[in-house]
Amino acid sequence: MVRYRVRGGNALRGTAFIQGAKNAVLPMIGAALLAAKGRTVLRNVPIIEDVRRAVELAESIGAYVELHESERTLVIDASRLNSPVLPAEIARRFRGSVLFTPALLHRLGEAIVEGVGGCNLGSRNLDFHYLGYKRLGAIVDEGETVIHVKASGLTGATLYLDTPSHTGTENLIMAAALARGTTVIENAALEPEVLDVIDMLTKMGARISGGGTGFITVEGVEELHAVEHTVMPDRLDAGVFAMAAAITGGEVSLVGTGLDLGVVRYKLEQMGVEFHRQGAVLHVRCEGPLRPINIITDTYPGFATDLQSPMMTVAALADGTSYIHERIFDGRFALAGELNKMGANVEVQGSRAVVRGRTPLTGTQVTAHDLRSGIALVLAGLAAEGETLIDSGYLIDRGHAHLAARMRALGADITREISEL
Ligand SMILES: CC(=O)N[C@H]1[C@@H](OP(=O)(O)OP(=O)(O)OC[C@H]2O[C@@H](n3ccc(=O)[nH]c3=O)[C@H](O)[C@@H]2O)O[C@H](CO)[C@@H](O)[C@@H]1O
Ligand SMILES: C=C(OP(=O)(O)O)C(=O)O
Repeated sequence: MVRYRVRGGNALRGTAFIQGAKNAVLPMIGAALLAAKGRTVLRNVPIIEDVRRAVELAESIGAYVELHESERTLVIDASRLNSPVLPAEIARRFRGSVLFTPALLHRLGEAIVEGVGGCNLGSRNLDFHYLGYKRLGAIVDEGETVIHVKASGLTGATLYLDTPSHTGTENLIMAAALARGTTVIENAALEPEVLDVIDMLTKMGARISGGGTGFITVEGVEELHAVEHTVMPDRLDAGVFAMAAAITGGEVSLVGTGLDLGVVRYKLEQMGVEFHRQGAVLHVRCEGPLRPINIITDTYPGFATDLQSPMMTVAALADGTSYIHERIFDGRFALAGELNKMGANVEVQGSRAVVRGRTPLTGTQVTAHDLRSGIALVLAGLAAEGETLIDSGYLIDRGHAHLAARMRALGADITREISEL
């Protein structure tokens, strides 16, 4: 069992190195499996547990994979895929497993999905994925636990997503990339990670237009080839380090962000956090007290739901009442109870939370219920008095690489411990 131990009170100062994006690298591993020949190289790979699971899953279906950890590089050779089964014991441990289906359909004519994991956030449907495959000509047999998708060649069609699903858009683009003819995906996701995946697929030979507009057109091609691609920075990791600087009254330079933090930056600025970009480096600091905030989560370019929990911790440390409206997932407030154990005053009413700050936080034993509630508790621990123990730390490791080491380099008192169950 992985546990994080945090002793609060230190202001974070120094340079934080931002990892590559989890939500870009996972679909890219899925995309690499579409190439029937050659070796794909992915650079700036975050060394997180979800990537380790993706490597195991790729190997289980016959891919040859090298994970060079210190070089943050993956080499993937998918020329010998030999099994359509995404086995439950690996696939149920992370959400990204769903992104292997298009490659199996194209390469082996079927995919047997024994389960899909990911954070427990309430309902996480996959109907857009399966309806889309059906529209492209696949047969989808949805059993109680196992889903069997079969296709002897897909054909382009017009697809519509009720809401712009992130992995749904990526999966349907990958399915369409090697289909016969033209596919149009309406109400497609606009997230930067989706655009990075489109960039990689385009290098591989795919013909995709309209990325970032909500209407994507894919002209199917005969084959895709192996390429080298550098994974974009993780804007969620960057957001967390910016918040860590803010709540400890510190000053941190973010290296490797490459992109603007968008609405997260504006919201933190409204709270009193200062940002200053110097070329490729983004400086973050906060001296005065934090002001309260209202946030409404939304698909890009709205406020990312994955930063809603970390922001709840920041709100608990602000002087006044903050309001949070979660619009993407129907069960993403598991943090509230844990934060209240530390002295926060968070009241949840359906999809809304009211955070009454500032209440002093005191370290205690708490549990990560999902990746982002886990990292939000790490933030709370950094600002709390005394020692905070965060159980189920594996969930944090799913999405943040070398977290304790990167925070210790900034002066945080944090250790990652492994104990017997
Ligand atoms: C690996 C990965 O990239 N994970 C991200 C991805 O998850 P993921 O791609 O699973 O999230 P989606 O965008 O698909 O889901 C958003 C909402 O749409 C609903 N929905 C989705 C698909 C579908 O077929 N039917 C349906 O109803 C879901 O129940 C959910 O309420 O986007 C989420 C929303 O930004 C992020 O929190 C996750 O970090
Ligand atoms: C919800 C998340 O991830 P996943 O979709 O991989 O469960 C997340 O990264 O916060």
